[in-house]
Amino acid sequence: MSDDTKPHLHTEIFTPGADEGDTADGRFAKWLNAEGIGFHDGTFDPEDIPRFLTAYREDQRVLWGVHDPAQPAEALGADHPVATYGTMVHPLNVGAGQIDAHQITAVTVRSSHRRNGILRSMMTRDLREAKEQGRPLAILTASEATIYGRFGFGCATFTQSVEVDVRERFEVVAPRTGTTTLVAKEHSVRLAEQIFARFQEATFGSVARQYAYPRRASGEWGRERPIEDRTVRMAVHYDAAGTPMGYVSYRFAGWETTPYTMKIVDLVAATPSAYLELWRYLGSLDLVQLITWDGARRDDPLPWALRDRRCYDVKGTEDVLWVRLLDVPTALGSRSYRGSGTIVLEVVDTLGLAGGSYILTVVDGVAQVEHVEAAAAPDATLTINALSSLYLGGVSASALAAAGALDAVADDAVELLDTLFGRSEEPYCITHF
Ligand SMILES: CC(=O)SCCNC(=O)CCNC(=O)[C@H](O)C(C)(C)COP(=O)(O)OP(=O)(O)OC[C@H]1O[C@@H](n2cnc3c(N)ncnc32)[C@H](O)[C@@H]1OP(=O)(O)O
Repeated sequence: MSDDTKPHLHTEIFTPGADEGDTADGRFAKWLNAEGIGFHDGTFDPEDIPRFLTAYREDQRVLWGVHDPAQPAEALGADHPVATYGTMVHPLNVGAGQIDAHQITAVTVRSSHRRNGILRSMMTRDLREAKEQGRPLAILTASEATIYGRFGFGCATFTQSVEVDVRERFEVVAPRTGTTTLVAKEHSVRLAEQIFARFQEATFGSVARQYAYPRRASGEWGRERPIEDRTVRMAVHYDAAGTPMGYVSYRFAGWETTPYTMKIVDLVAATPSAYLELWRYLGSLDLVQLITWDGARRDDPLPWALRDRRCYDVKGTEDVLWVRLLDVPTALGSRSYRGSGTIVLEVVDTLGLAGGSYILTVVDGVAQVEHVEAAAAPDATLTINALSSLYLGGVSASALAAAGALDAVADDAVELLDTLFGRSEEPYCITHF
């Protein structure tokens, strides 16, 4: 901005570098506090700004602030953004490899300025520029499910909130492997980084994590502030060869909470056996009756490994990644598939970024994609949102067709899409941003 409809607003876009100021009245602190207004956070402690700045630099975030100089004298000054927007790039595991995903985060518009098209203006510009820069897709995690469909995003991965009763009846019956033990604080960040890297390599749908994650997992940073949280402990699982393959960090809910509850802060397992061993460990914590976690797979193997599967209670399902394909041939061509087949897709994109007809040819799981000017007879027609939801296999083509979000012209189109895009495991992302 500025544009014709909002000529008095201007947008500043900056990447905090080595010379960015870290004082409470500096540009970065004002941007951070403007974002905090949107998410109802308190004003950040000036002491914390340098650590947040380090994190944002390491993440190589690009920060947008929209400024309005025409404000009443008593309002926050024009150097405090009325809207924020942030981007960064991290790899997304799509099976055949990792592709650079354009991440969108920190989207806020102050109440005094909402519903004037500020978000629309930032997002349409950003998506267009991301496409021009060659990003195959954009991703975000959404505060509300009603905002981003209009920009071509589709909900793509999910997690479950679970409560596990770990009293006497809890027992993991799978054979025991390796060892699991508490680790000393000084090793936790490095171990969390190492283990997550193994998990990222092995997990379809996962996005690499930003700087703050291993610090929060280790307790070096707290939930709210980048200062030590002494209530967090971390246990690591080492496989039979002594390689760290999983960690769980956790915090006790306090003696006033009954049943006595341990909350999982973060659990990352690079292999199924590391996952079960971490649960065996959690089940061995004395004086604890319940474990709570909001990051379980929807297709969690844990209940199948328990003597009493009714120890495991699903409390809810949350959407995590929303995907928006920007370059259909590159995005589809980078993913691995099941089986073989050819299908012509007609993709409708109201933003004009990725629409058109595409021929997807898969041979033994490897795809080639061709953008064709006009396909005489598409096998299926769908919006860019529906294709973006289908992309990671978190929803089936059958479900989309039944919901009216995919129009199959050819008889076997839905079955073929189910075969090609389907996966034996759900996509799984435990990175929020
Ligand atoms: C990736 C992330 O960061 S998720 C976090 C999103 N941010 C938040 O939830 C913080 C609180 N909310 C806000 O700051 C603002 O309300 C925002 C950012 C969600 C919307 O900003 P605005 O500038 O008001 O949006 P804008 O005026 O550009 O609206 C564009 C369209 O989205 C619609 N829209 C905007 N917000 C919402 C919403 N919360 N729910 C449903 N529709 C919405 C508008 O009605 C408009 O629709 P139209 O295209 O049919 O006309």
